[in-house]
Amino acid sequence: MNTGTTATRAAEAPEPLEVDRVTVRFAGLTALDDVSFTVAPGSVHAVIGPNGAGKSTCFNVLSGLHRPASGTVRYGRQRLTGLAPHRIAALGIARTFQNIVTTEGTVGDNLMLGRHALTRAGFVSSALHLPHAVREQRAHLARAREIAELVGLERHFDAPVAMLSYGDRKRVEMARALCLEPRVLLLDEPVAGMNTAERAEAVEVIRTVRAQLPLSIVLVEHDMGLVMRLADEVTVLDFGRRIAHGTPDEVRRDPEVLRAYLGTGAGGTGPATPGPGTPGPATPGKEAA
Ligand SMILES: Nc1ncnc2c1ncn2[C@@H]1O[C@H](COP(=O)(O)OP(=O)(O)OP(=O)(O)O)[C@@H](O)[C@H]1O
Repeated sequence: MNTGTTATRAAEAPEPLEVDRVTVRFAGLTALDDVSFTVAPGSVHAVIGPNGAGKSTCFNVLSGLHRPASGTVRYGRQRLTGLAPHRIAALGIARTFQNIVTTEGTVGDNLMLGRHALTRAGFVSSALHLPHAVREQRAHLARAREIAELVGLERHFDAPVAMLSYGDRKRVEMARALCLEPRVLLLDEPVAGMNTAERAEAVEVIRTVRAQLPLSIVLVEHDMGLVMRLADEVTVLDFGRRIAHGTPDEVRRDPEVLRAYLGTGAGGTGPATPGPGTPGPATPGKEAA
């Protein structure tokens, strides 16, 4: 990698991402209530919970879309709370979105958009094709191709995104986020809407990314099979509160978690099913096919 910012970040190991006593309120509703957890460097950390538990709100706090009423989020020593989303992204925290799937341009165009924040040459030098701008552009293109290869999109690099399958378009989303050279990758329901084969491939892609790149991954996902197979640690939310935390094995046996998902036992107030459009097992004790 030849670009300054990229080269600098490539040398950095991920740091802990610390969510400390975060509360988010919408009018009268407390969407997140004093929630804390830490994403260990290099780990895969899943945030799960029934519908309305606060998972998306949590992601929106991490990426700067929501400002909490109280509590802080830190990446290493850097406080993220209160920073605009583009500042948080520039610090190496990149996210994908659950429902936004790119349809414009080629795969390469989209990946180069992901490189934009790392581009140092200004608009004028790029437009005038000045030598340093051309060199930088070439380096970005080469890196975008490497990332396409990492996620299995290399043969589609010059293809219009609109021609790709849904599963491949979701890969483009992930690859675009990876083009930022993130130290933390936030994946919002990475397999939502995918068929079984696409989901199995997505699991492999996430494993490859984790093995090959120096980053931590935080994912929100309803597919419990995926969570159980990929996550090192799981934080479980219900009605905005953290009800459990631990390894996949620990949380799948936790009575509070079973109660929240199945609505059984004391209280029995938790929603029983995962979100709409999210095929796959609902309960944390079951694996996806
Ligand atoms: N912008 C908003 N304004 C008002 N209420 C909101 C807003 N965003 C979320 N909420 C509410 O906050 C609570 C938590 O929502 P959130 O979307 O974070 O849950 P979730 O766990 O992601 O749910 P799902 O699995 O259904 O996506 C819900 O009661 C939701 O209706």
